[in-house]
Amino acid sequence: MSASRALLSSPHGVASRTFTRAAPARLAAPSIPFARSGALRARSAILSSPAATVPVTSAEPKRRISHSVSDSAPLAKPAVLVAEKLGEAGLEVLRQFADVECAYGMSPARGRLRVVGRAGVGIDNVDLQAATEAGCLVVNAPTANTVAAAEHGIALLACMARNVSQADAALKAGKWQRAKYVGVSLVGKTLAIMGFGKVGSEVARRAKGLGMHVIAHDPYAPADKARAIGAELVSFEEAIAKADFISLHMPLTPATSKVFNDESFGKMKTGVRIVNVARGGVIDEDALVRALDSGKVAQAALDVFTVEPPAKDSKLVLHENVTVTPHLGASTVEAQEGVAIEIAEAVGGALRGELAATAVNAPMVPAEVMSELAPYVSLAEKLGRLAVQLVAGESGIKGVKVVYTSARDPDDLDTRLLRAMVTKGIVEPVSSTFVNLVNADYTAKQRGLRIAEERVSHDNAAAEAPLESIQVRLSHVQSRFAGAISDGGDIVVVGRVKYGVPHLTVVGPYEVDVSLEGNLILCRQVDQPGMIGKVGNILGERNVNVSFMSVGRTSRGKQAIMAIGVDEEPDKKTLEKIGAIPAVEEFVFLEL
Ligand SMILES: NC(=O)C1=CN([C@@H]2O[C@H](COP(=O)(O)OP(=O)(O)OC[C@H]3O[C@@H](n4cnc5c(N)ncnc54)[C@H](O)[C@@H]3O)[C@@H](O)[C@H]2O)C=CC1
Ligand SMILES: O=C(O)C(=O)COP(=O)(O)O
Repeated sequence: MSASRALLSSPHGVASRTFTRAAPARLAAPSIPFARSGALRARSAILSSPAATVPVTSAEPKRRISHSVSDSAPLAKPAVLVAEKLGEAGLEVLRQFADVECAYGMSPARGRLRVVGRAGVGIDNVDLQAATEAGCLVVNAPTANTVAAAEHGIALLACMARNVSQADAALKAGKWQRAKYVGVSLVGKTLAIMGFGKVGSEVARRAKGLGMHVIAHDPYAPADKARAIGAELVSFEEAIAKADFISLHMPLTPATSKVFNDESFGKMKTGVRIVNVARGGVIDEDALVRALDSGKVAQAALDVFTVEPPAKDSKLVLHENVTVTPHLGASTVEAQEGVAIEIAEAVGGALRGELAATAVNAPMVPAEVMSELAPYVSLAEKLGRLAVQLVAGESGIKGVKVVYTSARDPDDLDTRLLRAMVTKGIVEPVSSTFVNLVNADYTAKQRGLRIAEERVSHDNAAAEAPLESIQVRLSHVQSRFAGAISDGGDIVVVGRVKYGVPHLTVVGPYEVDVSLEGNLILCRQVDQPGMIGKVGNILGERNVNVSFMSVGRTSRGKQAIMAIGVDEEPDKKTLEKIGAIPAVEEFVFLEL
């Protein structure tokens, strides 16, 4: 067994962090050096990988946590290095399945990582591309701090409107300034929520309770969700032009970087008030200082900054009309505990090979869909493995076609997972590349594998299963088992899930039915009595347990194939004996 490692880190002020790829080890993961120079507090990220080492370098390490895992003996627990502080509840979860070491304030570290866990929402400190290329899964904890962030947004909104922090500081300095700190009311004012995701929608809900008129801008949010909360989705221009208050809840992406700049401030109402608990980088901070100085923006309340912590002499932080907190959005006892557990469980699941619902760089599939698709995921991989083992010759595989037959509306079937698993099945048996959901598409592209997909409607309204069958077709290749070649000259295998177990149901032109467990012997022979007995005897004599056996033929007395599932791998002699049966024309042993 290979070693497992994991690393946790948190996101703030780490946009400049880079992952550098180390020379990939054979059959191994890339390595991720995780460098940080000022590790303070943080939320989490976990990396673990047997197959790759991904270097993670942090040029600007501020607050974060990292956990990493080191090599372990066969069957040993994975090792998790917690590089930044994580809640005790999360550590307890990690200790149940891993050897956990807490080492805060680490200098650059390297490890062969399988998973990076980030104990929070923002993953802007993770170089997703490097991790993806390395096949390193990145998971986050996207839900446990939502309410905390929303509550902090509301706290800042109210504090700002009523000058709470300024008045507090003045009073502590001995100044009783009632006239100076007259505030503005929230009721009846228009609040524009920019980014109507988890946090934004919770802020909207609460602002409605405060009697505010809520509008929202989010190009990707469903209008009905906004309507249900009583918020109207509008364009960016309309949102910023109509708002008395603007609250930012979008992620930091190339598209949102500095979208609040001189130009957009210019389009706002004079006297607008802005709250930011999302990411500092969505605001051009110099432009905000100018807008505050000119009075265009009356006040700002900021929890996040482009660089964290901001410079001590930051004009923005020191501005009289600005209220600041040091990235406290997720900092409640409840959220920290929730996030620690959420990320520890996500990392544990990922290390056990479960499909991660919170994967950031792999197909995101809701948990219900995932459990429904699980046997098909296994089927897809096994069909890929089978198909590639049937290939002969040097021509290489170029075109792969995957056909999904389903009674469901094609739009209801998200095939990214299945496609990734077919790729894994096709690539892994014939290469030293470690393929997972994260790097499957990338790997296919690198290897020049064109994977086409087709969905075929199967008119069976009563069908409850998400899929009737999956066909994997390798175009224009030679096979070492001629029986697997369909009429069109392609290698074709088809499978379906029966009682939750993947089955092989078609090989080339032959229908069979054999459960895809253990290993498989395919045998082509002349259709005649006694064949099953002969082969069964040979295997029995050699103590090879047959788990399934199925015969398919094109027509009586012509050719037939036998598909035999075996628990153990028969030795060479046994296979030769099968091949020596006079009616057997060809046979092949396949590992599933
Ligand atoms: N201050 C803090 O401690 C915390 C900060 N955050 C930050 O808050 C932000 C939101 O977090 P969640 O609501 O959990 O994320 P989310 O992913 O649920 O919501 C983000 C929303 O922004 C939308 N969006 C994307 N591009 C946009 C654009 N160009 N314009 C408008 N909307 C756009 C998305 O469609 C999505 O609905 C993130 O940046 C996250 O890192 C989250 C938790 C705590
Ligand atoms: O989850 C997020 O994106 C946050 O900003 C929370 O950050 P933190 O976990 O407090 O370092």
